[in-house]
Amino acid sequence: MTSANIRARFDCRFPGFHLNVDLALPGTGITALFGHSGCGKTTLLRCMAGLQQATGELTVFGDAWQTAHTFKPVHRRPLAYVFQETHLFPHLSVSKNLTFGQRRVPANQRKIDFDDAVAWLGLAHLLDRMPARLSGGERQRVAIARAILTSPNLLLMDEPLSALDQGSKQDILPYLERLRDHLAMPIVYVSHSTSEVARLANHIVMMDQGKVVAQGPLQETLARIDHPFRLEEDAGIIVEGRLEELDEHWHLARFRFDGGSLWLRQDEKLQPGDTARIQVLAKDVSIALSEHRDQSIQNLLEARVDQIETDISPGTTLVRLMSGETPFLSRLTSRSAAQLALEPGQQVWIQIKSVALVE
Ligand SMILES: Nc1ncnc2c1ncn2[C@@H]1O[C@H](COP(=O)(O)OP(=O)(O)OP(=O)(O)O)[C@@H](O)[C@H]1O
Repeated sequence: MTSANIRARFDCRFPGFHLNVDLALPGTGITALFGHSGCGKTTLLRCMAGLQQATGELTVFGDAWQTAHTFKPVHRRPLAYVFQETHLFPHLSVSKNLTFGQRRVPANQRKIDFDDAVAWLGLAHLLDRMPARLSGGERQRVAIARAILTSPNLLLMDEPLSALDQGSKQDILPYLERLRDHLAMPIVYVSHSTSEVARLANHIVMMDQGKVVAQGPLQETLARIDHPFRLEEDAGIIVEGRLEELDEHWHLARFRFDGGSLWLRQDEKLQPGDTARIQVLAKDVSIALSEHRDQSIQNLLEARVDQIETDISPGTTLVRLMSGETPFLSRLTSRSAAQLALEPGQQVWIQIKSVALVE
């Protein structure tokens, strides 16, 4: 907790709603604020921006934006905010919209180069366009570039893709990944989309009814057995690794991670050597006491039972397993778990029905 570059504590009440959070966030990468509609994600982001008054404290890279006695107004906080709907100046070209953002910062304090922002967000061919002639996704890319050109210490994004159609969402994700990997500044990103979080986040803050129910590095936190989202259909873990080889005949690709390897359906966008994230849902992982090769599931891994939580909902048991250093979750009926007599420390085989590349 002490190594966090951003410390935030807020307490804020509306009729029927109480936000009460204590956060320790890293100074780089994307932190996802994740939770169902109404859990308080936007309110928390607005508290960080100084747009919502709350009691509490906020320190960003040692700079106190709010203490028990002081409150920096939003215009004195070095932050940028990207909303669901973009607010570009309609009478200015893309290029002029971008320089407008950049000019707010004296030249010697600019941390982001104009050409870098244009390249990261793929805007070179759009610089002379007027906003009215941009697609929704392009407009959002311009809004993001304009935001980072103000050289903020913190970038806040509130569901930046939610106003876009599915195709435009998919198109913009690689740009956000590029920002995540190139920008030194931390991004706090509100989302209720599991797939966006799986693809983009390094760190996650899970929220429920105004409270933080789990927070930490993405992979580690998703693999916890005790957070409330573990009951949902799309609960599962994320594994980072590398594509190792292709099996052209069967259209499969071998994905290597710390703990073993898995076969994935081949994807033309990825070549051997490329890094990738995969998602394995708890409902797609079953457990066997021995290595059964006489069945249809191709992906078998040796693993050790780590934790068991019986009856997370009636008749359902969740098991956390370690394959090397990589955790997996398996959701099974409590009857199966009892029949297998699982115990922490036991060596078993996990059978993975489906492995999805996160894209
Ligand atoms: N200014 C306000 N006055 C009164 N209640 C508010 C105000 N702003 C938010 N709320 C309430 O606070 C709760 C949290 O809202 P918030 O918008 O932060 O949730 P959220 O997690 O961002 O939701 P969504 O994903 O739907 O945007 C909701 O019950 C909302 O109705």
